[in-house]
Amino acid sequence: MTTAYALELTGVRKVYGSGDGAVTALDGVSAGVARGTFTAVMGPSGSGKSTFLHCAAGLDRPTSGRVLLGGSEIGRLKERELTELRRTRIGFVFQAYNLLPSLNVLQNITLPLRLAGRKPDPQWLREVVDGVGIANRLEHRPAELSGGQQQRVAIARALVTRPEVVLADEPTGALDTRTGRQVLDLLRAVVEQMGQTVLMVTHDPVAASAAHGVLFLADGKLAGHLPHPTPERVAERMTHLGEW
Ligand SMILES: Nc1ncnc2c1ncn2[C@@H]1O[C@H](COP(=O)(O)OP(=O)(O)OP(=O)(O)O)[C@@H](O)[C@H]1O
Repeated sequence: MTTAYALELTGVRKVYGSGDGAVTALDGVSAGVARGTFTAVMGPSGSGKSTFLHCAAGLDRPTSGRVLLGGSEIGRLKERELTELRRTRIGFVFQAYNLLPSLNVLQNITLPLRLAGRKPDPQWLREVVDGVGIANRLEHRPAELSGGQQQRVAIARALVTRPEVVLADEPTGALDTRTGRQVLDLLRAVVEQMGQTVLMVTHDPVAASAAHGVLFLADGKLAGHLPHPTPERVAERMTHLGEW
């Protein structure tokens, strides 16, 4: 089934614990991430950003509500099917890169395919490797690369399966401003030139402004959407939402 949304959350509630200790991390969130867009998620600490990402990735099961990935509901999948879905239909980019130190760059990039028992499509692999600008480092180990280069490798790894969506959790959090900017430009290019879909959680208004639009969360609820964000407008919205 095709849909305009790569990812769609409908009425997603997530309650951790029970009784007096229950915490409502997400309180009926409905949001769609259109295919071929770059979306940032922002909100004060504890507003539910990580929970949103985890529910989107099938790492957390919503207490109620639905999560659709490429039009299929993931809430009903068995654990094994979810693992397979995470391997092949979702790309992950983390703050700490999470590359395997004993594998070289090419092996790191193609690892999700090997885990899924699939062979790389040589043309796509070439496009991904060239796109992230790491073609001359394929034989190197992660420890021989700069932080920015390691994050480029992680982005290539996230793209190698041609996922439905790339989920990025503070992808520039460990990088200096200039390198962070380059990684954000790359994520934008991944969307605009390679036709991929990226959803990024960030605390940084500058990072958020690299996206096409920003979803704001506050107290587990959707608190607005800002198209064509600028750092100033994002920061202003965040100030209205309370403490960062
Ligand atoms: N496993 C858990 N068990 C209990 N409560 C949890 C759990 N995970 C998150 N929470 C609570 O749910 C709420 C939302 O947390 P979440 O981590 O999604 O927020 P966040 O916006 O990502 O915060 P931050 O910006 O500080 O990382 C918080 O009150 C948090 O304490």
